Amino acid sequence: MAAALELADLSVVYGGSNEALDGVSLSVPQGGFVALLGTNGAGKSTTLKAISGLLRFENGSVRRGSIRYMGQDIGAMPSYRRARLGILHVREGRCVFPTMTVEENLEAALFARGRRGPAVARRTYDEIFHYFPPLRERRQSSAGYLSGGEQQMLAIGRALFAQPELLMVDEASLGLAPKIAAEIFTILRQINEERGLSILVVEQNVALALRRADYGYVLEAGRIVEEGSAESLTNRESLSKRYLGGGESAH
Ligand SMILES: Nc1ncnc2c1ncn2[C@@H]1O[C@H](COP(=O)(O)OP(=O)(O)OP(=O)(O)O)[C@@H](O)[C@H]1O
Repeated sequence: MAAALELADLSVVYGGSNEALDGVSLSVPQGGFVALLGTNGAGKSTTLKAISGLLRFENGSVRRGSIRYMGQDIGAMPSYRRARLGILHVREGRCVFPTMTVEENLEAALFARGRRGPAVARRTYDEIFHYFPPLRERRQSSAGYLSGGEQQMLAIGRALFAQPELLMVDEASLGLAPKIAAEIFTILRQINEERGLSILVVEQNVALALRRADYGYVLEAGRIVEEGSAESLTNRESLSKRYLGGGESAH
């Protein structure tokens, strides 16, 4: 399958010298579901910020390598233009507007694709509520009063409302009960299959992500150290020992 996104030899620094990524190469096929895995500080969020263009707001910059989306080099493009191309980034921490209602939060997403950008047919609320039924009952509630799981659903639903072509989700499971986190990953998979949407998730919960993704990359200290199909990674001994609770240390 052709690549929607391709990173080649990407190196990123913060503040001019603090290296966070060192030669990262990865690709997300069109309609693929890819997981970027690793522990705290490995560089996962930095990778997503480099792709969406948010790096420059944190004094980060690409030192080497390229970021191509649908064959086009987007590395120098401002973040709003990347969003207009359909690259939407759900940042870590359930970023919703707490004083706005669920519906108002969804509407806010339309700005991401730009009023003067390519004509984007609006998603209806019903399309979003189809994937996230709890939001339907809370549609007039302030987002600040939603549960953690509902806020994460709203953050993802809002990105979906803007008709993304590549959806990137940073740590969807963070701070959520295992059952809710699993539910969110099931929904992401459903969206991927039904909409043909390309998805790149960043996740510390390796087992959870590999249950739903097609392919995974493992990042350590800014470098990709393992990659493979979700099935092969799940069965790989090196990974099982470090991330999946297998191996001698788990006994
Ligand atoms: N805004 C920033 N300014 C300076 N250094 C940063 C900044 N953001 C991240 N870093 C550094 O870059 C490295 C990678 O961080 P990053 O947040 O990408 O890791 P991560 O894998 O997403 O971890 P986490 O799960 O904790 O978010 C770390 O050493 C971190 O301290």
